[in-house]
Amino acid sequence: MFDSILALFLSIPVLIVFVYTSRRRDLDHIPTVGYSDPFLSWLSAIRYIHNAPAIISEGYALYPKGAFKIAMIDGWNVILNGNQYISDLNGADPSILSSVMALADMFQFEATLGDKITKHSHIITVIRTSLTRNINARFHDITEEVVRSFDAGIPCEGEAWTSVPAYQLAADVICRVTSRYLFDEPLCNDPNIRVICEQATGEIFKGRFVRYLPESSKPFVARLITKVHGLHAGMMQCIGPIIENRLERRQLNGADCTEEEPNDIITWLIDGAINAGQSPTVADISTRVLLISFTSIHTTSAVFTTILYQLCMNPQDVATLRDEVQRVVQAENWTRLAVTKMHNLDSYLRESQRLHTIANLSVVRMPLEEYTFSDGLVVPGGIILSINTFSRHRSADHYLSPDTFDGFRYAREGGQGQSLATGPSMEYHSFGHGRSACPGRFFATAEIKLMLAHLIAHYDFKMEYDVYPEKIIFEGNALPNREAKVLFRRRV
Ligand code: HEM
Repeated sequence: MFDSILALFLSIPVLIVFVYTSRRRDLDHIPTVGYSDPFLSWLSAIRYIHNAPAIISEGYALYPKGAFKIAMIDGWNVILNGNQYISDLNGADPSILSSVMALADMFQFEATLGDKITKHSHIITVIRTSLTRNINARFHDITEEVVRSFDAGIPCEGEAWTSVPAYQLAADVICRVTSRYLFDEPLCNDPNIRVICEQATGEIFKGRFVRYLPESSKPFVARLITKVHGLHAGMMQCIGPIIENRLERRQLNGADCTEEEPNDIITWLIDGAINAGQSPTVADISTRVLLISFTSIHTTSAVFTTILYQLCMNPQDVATLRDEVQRVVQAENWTRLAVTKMHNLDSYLRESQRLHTIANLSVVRMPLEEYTFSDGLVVPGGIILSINTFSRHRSADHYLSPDTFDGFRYAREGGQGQSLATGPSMEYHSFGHGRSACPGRFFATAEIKLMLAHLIAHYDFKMEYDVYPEKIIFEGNALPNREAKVLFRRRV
């Protein structure tokens, strides 16, 4: 008994020292929304987990052109409101304001995916070049897989309505379509690959909780609470022999054989590594495939689901979009050009990404050294910065009737001068901004628009209950409800 009281008594100073030293003080010059006292800031940090929109709206109302900070469990997040910050981030050198290091730090990649992924980030070049440039060439495959996957996911009988959990449908279809694009047949039909790709997001995301912990425990805890290492081993088993085979062929035939190589992610990543002066290995390519799955599958599924819910709430918009899809497909068939010409649909996607953006805080950066913004604001290296996307997307300074969902807000006759869903701008940050804007956005929007066009052309759909399903708020993320069901009926 006495021992326990003594231990408690002795642990109090340790706790006080921990609390006071765990929040850095070199951000004291930036105003705080919530408590700034190291002790009380923990209350704000807990509130932030499920109430970020209210907190960051308060910060925007108080400092519309300035910056403020909020407490997270594991440190401060500096949030930028004003236009000048967007211009500064746009012009900043990624080796000073780093998006890769911010992402790696937030999800503790070193403990899950290893440190090579940040040391050699040629994966971004591969996504920007080979992965994006092949969308036209592989569009037929994607279209075939969209049709096949929706047929499997929506088991309609006659004219009866079929009820389907919308998010799961989106994730299944996107996982199949993305796997088809990345691996092509027959590899994409390997169910192990699909399961690994789908699980990668959730498992890598758990790294967010590893960040809460002391440094020395991270590698051990990451193995304990995430399945990333197991998924990596599984991916190596699935694609390892193919990678080895291709590397051997290259060794024998040199660069001469590259023309005959399959047009898939394995070839693109091998080329990407060689072009960056690296030696491609089975382990490294498997890690990068997991990272692509992390960045692509559930982001795209979430965005698709938010639009599907919105369309269910606005049947009159579906009628307008159906006219467009039928007119364009009649002229261009189911091609990439057709999807590009669906200007109303593109506007709908951009508007949905404005009001239902899945990242209320985006353009996340880590200064690798002290950085001074153009208004004189100085931030130290190693912190997390982000843009207040939630508030900027709802600001009357940027939009007329900002709280109204207007799906055709950006649509222009023939698409002339239209602001596109893929185009970051001063008032639209759903794909980030500047040199580190999402490199996968052209593939993601092509995939989402094709899937929506297919549904609009071939199905009637409505919500099970006539309300927009409540979102899941976790820190800066606003994800679509995962339980809500949509009813589908095949059109005759
Ligand atoms: C609709 C789906 C998607 C959304 C909403 C989305 C959103 C974003 C956002 C907001 C960023 C941060 C950009 C910035 O900080 O400026 C980002 C970065 C990134 N995205 Fe996407 N993304 C999507 C799909 C994809 C896909 C399909 C891929 C890969 C094929 C991908 C790969 C990446 C990568 C690698 C980065 C890091 C870029 C860097 O740090 O330089 N994303 N994405």
